[in-house]
Amino acid sequence: MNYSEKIVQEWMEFSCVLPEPALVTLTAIAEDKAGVLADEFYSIMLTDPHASVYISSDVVQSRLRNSMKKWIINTLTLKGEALLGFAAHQYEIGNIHSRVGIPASLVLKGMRIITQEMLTYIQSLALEPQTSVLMQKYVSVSIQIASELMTYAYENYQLNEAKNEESYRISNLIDNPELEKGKQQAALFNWENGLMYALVSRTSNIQSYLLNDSEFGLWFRHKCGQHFGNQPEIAKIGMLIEEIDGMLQKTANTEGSALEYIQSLLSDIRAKTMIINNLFTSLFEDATRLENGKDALTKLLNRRFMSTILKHEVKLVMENGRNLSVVMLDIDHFKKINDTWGHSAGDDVLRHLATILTDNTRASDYVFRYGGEEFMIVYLEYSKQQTLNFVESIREKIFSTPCEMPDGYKLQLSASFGVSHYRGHPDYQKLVDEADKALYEAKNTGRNKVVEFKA
Ligand SMILES: Nc1nc2c(ncn2[C@@H]2O[C@H](COP(=O)(O)OP(=O)(O)OP(=O)(O)O)[C@@H](O)[C@H]2O)c(=O)[nH]1
Repeated sequence: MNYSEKIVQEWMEFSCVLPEPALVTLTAIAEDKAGVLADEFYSIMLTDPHASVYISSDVVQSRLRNSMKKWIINTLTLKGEALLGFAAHQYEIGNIHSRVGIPASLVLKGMRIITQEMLTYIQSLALEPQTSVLMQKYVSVSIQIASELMTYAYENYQLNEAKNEESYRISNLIDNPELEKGKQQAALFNWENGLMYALVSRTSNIQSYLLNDSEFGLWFRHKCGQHFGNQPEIAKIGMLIEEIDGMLQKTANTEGSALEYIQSLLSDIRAKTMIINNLFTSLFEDATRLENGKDALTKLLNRRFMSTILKHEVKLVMENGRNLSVVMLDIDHFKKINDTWGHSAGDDVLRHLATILTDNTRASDYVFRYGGEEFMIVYLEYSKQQTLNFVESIREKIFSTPCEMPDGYKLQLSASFGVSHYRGHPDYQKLVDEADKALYEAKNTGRNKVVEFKA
């Protein structure tokens, strides 16, 4: 059970402590007071200059006010199993606050005010003292648990963001990843060759060939961790180095060893070295891909930086009131292209498509490689109709510009598109999800088409 599941469990247990008649009274109070409390909550949010940018529009306010009203009622009245879905929702709210950039401290302040107002109101009612105390405790703890879940999600989200930014920074610290990669690969193979020779010539001093003490081992120990942070490959390479050195230490002296023994030792070590080399290459591929935030294959923007960019653009749109559209597109039947022509030809198709996208968007628009054969375009300040026209022309361009395969065959391509437009919601993820839904519909209704998300 993870941390948030534990909180939910505790919440479910706690929610059953209030006797039924008291819960009925509390429900009536919550329903009666929720509107006023929601207004209070948003008046606090609006005092923060950063948060107010996101929540000052009428559309947002009326929508958020309703959600807040429901939140207050649900937090104070749901019990037992009924809390499960609602608890998960708290986690999502925390993520939204984090994405949108509403400070957690401000949300907690809002929660405190709601709690205080509720307690004052309950105290003013002519309730039996024990019921009143129980009810007050129930209100405080319930709001606190919901806040705890939100804050937990908020912190996790921020932590991941910080990690992304950190890896971006680190990747830019490596001056020339290609050169560094070549140098260290050569060092690894030098060590392997030296060891092979030593083993075959039955050297008496295998201890001086430990991988940890080699040039590669030293570089790995001192520099690799710093360059690549907590990437999983680092731990795996570290383990393999220990395993290889463990085997060498056990062998110690090969002067009298049988040829079969040496051969099997060599083949084990060779297998492990190959794995180290693959892991090491993939580390560097990531580093190269991260260079300047670009995807190495297509040179488009890397998806990892989508949140930083979209957060910024949504904020601008909220300030200037212009349009922002997100387009998700996916090459049709791409798997078949890979299966028929091979992975490397598939890569050529991806580059071909990336060129079409770059050539047919303005420098101010953003084009991301979103996943394998999925791309995302962020259009800024076009009207909705203009956006649709541009997307349609890109669809036609892809369909009418075949990609040349290795044997000269001209392969006709098509792609499906989902489009969503900014409608006042401060969370950029909503735009991405809506574009994704529209893309799903385009795929399911024939492909090679543009579908606009309809709310
Ligand atoms: N060549 C190449 N292939 C990739 C890359 N990334 C992902 N793929 C492949 O892209 C294919 C995607 O296949 P699917 O998700 O089934 O989609 P599809 O075949 O395009 O089918 P539809 O999207 O439904 O039209 C998989 O076979 C992946 O292996 C890459 O960087 N290069």
